[in-house]
Amino acid sequence: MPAPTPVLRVALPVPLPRLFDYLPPIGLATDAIAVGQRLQVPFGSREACGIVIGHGHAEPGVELRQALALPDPQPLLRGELLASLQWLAGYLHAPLGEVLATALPAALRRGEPAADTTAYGWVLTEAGHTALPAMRNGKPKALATLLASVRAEDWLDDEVPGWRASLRSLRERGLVEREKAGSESPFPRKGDSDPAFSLNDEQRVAADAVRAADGFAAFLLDGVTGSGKTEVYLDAITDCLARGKQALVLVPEIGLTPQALARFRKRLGVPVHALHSGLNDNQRARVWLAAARGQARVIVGTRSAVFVPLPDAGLIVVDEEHDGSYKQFDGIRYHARDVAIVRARALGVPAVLGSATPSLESLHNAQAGRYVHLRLRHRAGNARPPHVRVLDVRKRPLHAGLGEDALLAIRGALDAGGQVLVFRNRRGYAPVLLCHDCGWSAHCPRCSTPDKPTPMTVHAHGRRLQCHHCGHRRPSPLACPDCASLGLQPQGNGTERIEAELQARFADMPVLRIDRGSTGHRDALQQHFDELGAQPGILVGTQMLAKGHDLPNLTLVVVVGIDEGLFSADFRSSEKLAQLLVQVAGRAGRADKPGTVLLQTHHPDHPLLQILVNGGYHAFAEGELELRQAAGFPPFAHLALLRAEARHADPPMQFLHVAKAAAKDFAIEASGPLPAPMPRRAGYQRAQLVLSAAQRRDLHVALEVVMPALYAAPDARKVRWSLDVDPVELY
Ligand SMILES: Nc1ncnc2c1ncn2[C@@H]1O[C@H](COP(=O)(O)OP(=O)(O)OP(=O)(O)O)[C@@H](O)[C@H]1O
Ligand SMILES: [Zn+2]
Repeated sequence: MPAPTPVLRVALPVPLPRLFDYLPPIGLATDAIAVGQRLQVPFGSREACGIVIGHGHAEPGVELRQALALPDPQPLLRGELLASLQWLAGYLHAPLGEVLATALPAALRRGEPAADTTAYGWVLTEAGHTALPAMRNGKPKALATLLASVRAEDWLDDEVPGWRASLRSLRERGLVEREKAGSESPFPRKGDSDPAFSLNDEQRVAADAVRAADGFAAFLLDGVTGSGKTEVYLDAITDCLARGKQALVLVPEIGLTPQALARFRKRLGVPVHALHSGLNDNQRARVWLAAARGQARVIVGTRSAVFVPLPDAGLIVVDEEHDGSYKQFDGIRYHARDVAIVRARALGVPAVLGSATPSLESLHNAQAGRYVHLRLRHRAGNARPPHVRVLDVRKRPLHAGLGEDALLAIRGALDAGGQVLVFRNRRGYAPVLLCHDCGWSAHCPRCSTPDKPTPMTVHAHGRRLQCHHCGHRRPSPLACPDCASLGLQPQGNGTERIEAELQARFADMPVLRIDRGSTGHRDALQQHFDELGAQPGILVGTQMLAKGHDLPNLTLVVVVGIDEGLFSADFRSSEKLAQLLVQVAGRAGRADKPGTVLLQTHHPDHPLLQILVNGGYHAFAEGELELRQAAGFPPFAHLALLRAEARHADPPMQFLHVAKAAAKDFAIEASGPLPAPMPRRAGYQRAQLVLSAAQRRDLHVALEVVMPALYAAPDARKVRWSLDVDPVELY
């Protein structure tokens, strides 16, 4: 019998829960190729880039294909990161190849070569030092002055606009030379540091606890808005750098503004590598690789940055750990906060989760002793907690949703030289377009909920309609399609309409609207803030405005139109609303001037508002945890949500029945299959099955059996389906 053929086991980014065997590329032996290396292979009629996971022997009778190329001399994924990703694939019951592809930056995932990431700097030559005193004033001289000591190119990119043009003339005269940074000694960012605050007592206790951690420990830094959590992170990062280690900081999508980055850069004195959706693929790949090579010492990034390699790891921070943007909502549905904890444990380093409104999961973990609970109960510096008042607007006249008390308060705050934030979590001009004569209203032709069709939101001052569920758009009709009346009226208020109302009433003041419609990307948000500066003015916006921002002159926050949120059905909706309200309230009075928060409502006695106003977030959270426990919801139960959709309603239901049948012998509960809370979206009929277990282990034991049954189900190809482990929302 001939000896079995050695093969490479490869994970490919395809939605199949298996590895694929390949022969090595021509001229290479299997054992010359290491686990974690990328491998370019033929797959069907196309090419794919996979990751080698192991070595094995060909199974008899299986036709083998030869790999095409080995893009890198070294493994790209290795050690802890590869092991954590393998664990994650198991936990999410997702194909390993897809998980690995999610972790890699797009350029590397596509098989592009791994770029050089050596950092360079510029410094004066001997001749430069000699020439400097006699140089004429101007940009080249200013640059030459800076280059008296070496400056990194990335520092110059950040701090000296147009430096490359000035450099050219210095270089032609032989006054400067380029220098390479060693991987262990990145160029210091001297001369631009901000002095640290001296930490207050609460901050000191928290910072010392983190510094004292020896190996893995998870900390919940539970500090009220404006308590100076960032200072505690900075202290921990400084300590981590002093020990020669790398630090990873995760921030919410909207939190990574140039302002926030500048704060880190100024304080840490080393290059801070940002990783977010505003970068192009090449930039993202370079940061990832610089981390892998130990050149990047501090990485600050959004969700997917949780997958950067950390060969010298020392610390992982998750800021605003409750934030919804940490959960990926399609493809590989990971939660970056949870992955951060898993990695910190595997790396043997401390993890710090910070928030003023911790998720109930994290609070529960702290109460159970799994996380060290660090509290900051007071605002830092001279700032006092904002004064919160509920405004009952029943039977009161409203102007674009604003009551007269609120308008008076806005006028008062502006007259006193302060800034005002008007918060309304609804984009567009109005949520509904209604015919005043016959009752017709505009709804989306592609979406619906059980009791009614989905209204389309009015945009562009009434000229356009848009569905916020599927994105469908069309011009507003000029007359009612049912009765031909011209009496079409926008009903209710979105941020656009509130902006228009405030512009009319406060014509002498800047009124800036901040929502996804007006502010597509992070720099635009910062530009809005810069435009306003410290002068009096009004910001109108959605939840984009709610968190993380530090506007010292903001003295009044008005919250309008929260009432629909009070009666939402999802088990997490109260938690999310409470977090949103506390975060948005926390924007007021963050510096020396006191802040006021007005909550306008038709339900002043609603228990959620009462407990938040009188007891604060922690009182709310305690009550909510009791409700969750009584109802058997997370964090007291563990859920997995199977979703399926198709053009017709039957195949998704049949498919989910297969799952339910496969799950029946296990210690888990299956609810459904049922039509999804929004049973039709973008023309697809949607159904879901919720699997729930009191013990996490039981859920996973069941999924081990359910998932193979689903891949094998005859209906699997007729539906689009997905599994969401630890779903954040049940729709
Ligand atoms: N020890 C300190 N002394 C004086 N001022 C401080 C101190 N620590 C922080 N501050 C200031 O207090 C303000 C709030 O700090 P920071 O933004 O870190 O708060 P936070 O806890 O992250 O708040 P939030 O959760 O609301 O975003 C900042 O302007 C910061 O400069
Ligand atoms: Zn729609």
